[in-house]
Amino acid sequence: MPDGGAVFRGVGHVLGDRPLFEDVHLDVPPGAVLAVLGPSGAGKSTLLRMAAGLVRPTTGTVTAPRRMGYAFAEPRLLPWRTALENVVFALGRRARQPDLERGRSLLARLGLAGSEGSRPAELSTGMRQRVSLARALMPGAPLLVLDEPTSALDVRLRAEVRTALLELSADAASAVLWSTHDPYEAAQVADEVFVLTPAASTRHTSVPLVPRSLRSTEDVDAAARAITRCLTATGTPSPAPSHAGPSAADPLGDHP
Ligand SMILES: Nc1ncnc2c1ncn2[C@@H]1O[C@H](COP(=O)(O)OP(=O)(O)OP(=O)(O)O)[C@@H](O)[C@H]1O
Repeated sequence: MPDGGAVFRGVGHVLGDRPLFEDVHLDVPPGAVLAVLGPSGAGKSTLLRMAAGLVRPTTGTVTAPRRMGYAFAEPRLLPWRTALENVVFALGRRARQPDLERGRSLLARLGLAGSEGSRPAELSTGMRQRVSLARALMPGAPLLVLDEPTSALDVRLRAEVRTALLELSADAASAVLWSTHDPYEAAQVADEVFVLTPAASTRHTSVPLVPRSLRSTEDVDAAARAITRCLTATGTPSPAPSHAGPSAADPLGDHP
């Protein structure tokens, strides 16, 4: 395995006698963002957990670096520690002054300047989610796993946090696994999109994207529509359209 990145080879998972997904092949190299989408219960979190070794695949192999930052779908903060203490806790050692400064800077970057000394019970749900994201970013690890990282945020914060996550993970050249229910978010942040398709099928598909550095607003809209079609299809993948049409890629109704 190269230093960084995650590789899935022929990965499948069976729950009881029900296959959740099968034959998943993915490469997430250092610096790349893979967005994972699918309806509730399709197995997004399961797939992410496999990268951390928290779930063993029924078939196939997952190779990932040992050092990683992981933001679970629920924040899982230590209630007796402050926001800053929760963030630096990710280092697994006694925090030194530069660690505290980095922790403060990450919290500030995620809009939490001034909340460093607050305990989780004193924070809103969205604030707790951002503390958990700062904790995942703290080690600057080669792999960053983000399970629905903006689900508890309002529209403005979602946009800001997305940008911060992309910049901070790029600084560390992390490979990023990012699950979301939002096709528009995936179309914005991802280098590759992986869709676990609806329940009765174990199919999955990738959605082609224009390279992120060249992606226009119209490309984002078009990709989001293609992702939405994959999510609502009965299993047949749709290619990404090459041009923008009327915007229909806003299932949450919260994008401009
Ligand atoms: N610890 C577990 N034991 C048994 N089944 C589990 C466990 N965790 C998840 N599952 C089952 O695995 C399936 C996939 O769950 P998973 O959380 O991966 O889906 P998801 O796509 O992330 O869903 P959501 O969008 O609702 O978060 C579901 O049917 C769920 O009930």
